[in-house]
Amino acid sequence: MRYRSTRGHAPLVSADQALRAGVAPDGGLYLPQTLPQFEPNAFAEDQDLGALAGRLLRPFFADSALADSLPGICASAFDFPLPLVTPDPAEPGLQVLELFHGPTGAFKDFGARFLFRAFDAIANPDNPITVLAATSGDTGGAVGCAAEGARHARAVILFPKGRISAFQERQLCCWRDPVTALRVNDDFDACQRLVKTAFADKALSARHGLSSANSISIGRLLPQMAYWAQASLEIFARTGTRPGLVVPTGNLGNGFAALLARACGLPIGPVVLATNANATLSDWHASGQYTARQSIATLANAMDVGAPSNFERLSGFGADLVEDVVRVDDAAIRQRIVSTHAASGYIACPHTATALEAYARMAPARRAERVWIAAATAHPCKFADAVEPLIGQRLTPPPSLAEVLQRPVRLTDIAARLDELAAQLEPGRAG
Ligand SMILES: N[C@@H](CCOP(=O)(O)O)C(=O)O
Repeated sequence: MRYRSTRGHAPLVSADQALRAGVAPDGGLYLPQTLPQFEPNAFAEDQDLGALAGRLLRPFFADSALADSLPGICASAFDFPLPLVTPDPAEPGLQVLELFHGPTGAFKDFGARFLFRAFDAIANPDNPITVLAATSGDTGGAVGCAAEGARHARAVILFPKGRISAFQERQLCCWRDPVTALRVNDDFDACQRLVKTAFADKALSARHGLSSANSISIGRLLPQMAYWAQASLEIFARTGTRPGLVVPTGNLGNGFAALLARACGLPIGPVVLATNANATLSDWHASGQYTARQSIATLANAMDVGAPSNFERLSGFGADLVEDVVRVDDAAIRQRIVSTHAASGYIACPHTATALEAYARMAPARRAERVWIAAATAHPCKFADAVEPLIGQRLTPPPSLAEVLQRPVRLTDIAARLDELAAQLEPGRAG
């Protein structure tokens, strides 16, 4: 399999080169040159998500150094539960795919765990990788956790000061070597721009072997197709109809992974994106005009993105593939957390609540056409400060989240400037 840049001014590369580089040399994002096609029954023998992921990803890594180790990487990366639950028995057509049972309580665990196992397999001590990850809350925790103890890749995590929950900040800053947390005195988009500026600096990039663990890396998106595949196959087998998906959306990686899985033949119906008050995608869908803008802070902070990276992939791939974009402001997020809990006892994080609200706003006839799967992208305990007062109940964190609070915190403050980031990458500073 070869990978091409969305901008078309970079050579085709192998999977390993695409993973190592993170972004293409022309500043574009990598996409597979062709897409394999699967029949739903191709996965009939797969017993679990790891086995399904190994089969799904095989063609994407056919000529890669990972080819032989792929099944093992998938089995160990995806060794946690992936429940598809019915939050309200009175509404069986709504299923929630809980993507937050990994070690850091967010869907980012799937991609981050895959990617760091892959980095350790394709890098070596003479050619190590420095992974830069910009985070608005959840990616950084997953990357730090996946990178802790990595042999040939270190992680440098950039997060926006004052824009994430107290728990998220602890979770970003609690990992041991080779992980470094940098608190940037700006918003998420500034962190993301800074990372992209670092990639564009050829000398800096070559000196440190820079790569990405954000969804700009195709190595983050490909493994994320696996859970969409598993859930849609389950509903298709049960109902004979392709389920619709409702995907909470910030940088558009999760939504794009769903579209990619559908383009590979997985039985996925319409894809609806749910955003918070950040209106870049909803305005684009309504008007056809894409205008990136400054992000605004919301309760669903991991989705506080004003310039979604994967729009670049989506626009070339077929923007009309998105059925709808539903914008949900903080008041509606709060209400949805309250009403969901009151109706069924189900506890949603603010991001998950955007998807539940988008589903609730669909016309009844459209809801009734098929089963809809809403993604639950983060554990509500990560947002206990917001959720507990709304439901009038204390949340009990699972052990892996509780453990974060016992760990020492390490972080460095920087301004959103390349020279400050570059200084942190020097030996003896980061990792
Ligand atoms: N939602 C993110 C922002 C970065 O998104 P990514 O999917 O491109 O890593 C976060 O939680 O940090």
